[in-house]
Amino acid sequence: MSDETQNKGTEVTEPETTVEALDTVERSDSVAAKVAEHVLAKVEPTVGVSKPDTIMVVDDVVRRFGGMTAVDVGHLEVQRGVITALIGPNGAGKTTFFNLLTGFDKPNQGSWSFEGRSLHGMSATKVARNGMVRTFQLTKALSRLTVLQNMLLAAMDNPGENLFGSLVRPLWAGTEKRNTEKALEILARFKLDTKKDDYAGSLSGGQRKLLEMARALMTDPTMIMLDEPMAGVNPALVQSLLHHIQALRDDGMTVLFVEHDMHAVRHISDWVVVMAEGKIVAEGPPKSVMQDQAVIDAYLGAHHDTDLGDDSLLDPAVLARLEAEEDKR
Ligand SMILES: Nc1ncnc2c1ncn2[C@@H]1O[C@H](COP(=O)(O)OP(=O)(O)OP(=O)(O)O)[C@@H](O)[C@H]1O
Repeated sequence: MSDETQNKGTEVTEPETTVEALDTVERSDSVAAKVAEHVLAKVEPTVGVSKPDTIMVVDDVVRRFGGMTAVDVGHLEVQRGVITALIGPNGAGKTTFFNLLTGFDKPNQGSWSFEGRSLHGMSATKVARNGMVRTFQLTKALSRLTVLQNMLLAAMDNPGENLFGSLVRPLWAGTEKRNTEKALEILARFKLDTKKDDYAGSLSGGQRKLLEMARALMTDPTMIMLDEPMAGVNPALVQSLLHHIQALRDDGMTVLFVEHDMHAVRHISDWVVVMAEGKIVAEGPPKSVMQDQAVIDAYLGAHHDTDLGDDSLLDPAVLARLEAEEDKR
């Protein structure tokens, strides 16, 4: 039985649903959170708006699959040191866009830069070496390795991964010792140190997500990209996961995460970018984005049963419209 399952039921206050869990997540009151809020409050919430300190800039990125345009992003700037959520209904193009930015897919046209350096045509490994790293779901192969082995494999300077390195054993041994110390430190941060010798495949859904994040930190990234970090996570671990994401920002990293559930983003993100049908249709602080007509239309158009999040964040006119739509069905 997983820890999550064991915990369930023993605490009366434990959330039953992810939404319930999210409702109790408090926004970090760290200096970084306050600075992010203060700086972004001065940015106009309009698509393509300039940011005061950009870490990534995207221009005219288009990706087509046959006759279908999956991504068509004109201009996007990502602010350094804040948590940006990339949201949108199913099929909006989020994953495709994410794969393009991280070098896992190639666009038909467009350019984008990270820290002022063009990433066009750069391999995923090179993108990671430049300080932008994405999390990966645990593959079957990685599930058969222990938690610690997963961490060591993620270390960028692990010469044991290549033949030459394994031949110069004394050099490798020194690096491995340093990497092991680093891995154990990071695992302790995620409360996974006691699981270091367990097979990664034996971890619960939430613990896997934490390991994915922990692995990414082995490369000391400047920017960390998370793909649906809350997907498949037990409500009992959602709060802890969100606290960890905020802690990344509080430690000075830039975070960009993809999510389709609005509930998940409003509590922790500093800035929200909304995609629909391949295009960015809105961007702004979570509160204003949820009241944006284009966002409501995008979600309603794609998914009539989508819950937009906390009703109290919607103004009465929007609520009345949603109720009218509901009545019509
Ligand atoms: N390799 C591919 N070949 C053909 N079509 C694709 C491919 N990858 C994505 N698409 C299409 O591109 C569109 C955008 O898909 P994408 O997965 O990027 O959306 P998404 O916003 O991430 O959706 P979800 O939230 O469901 O993951 C969809 O219509 C999808 O079917």
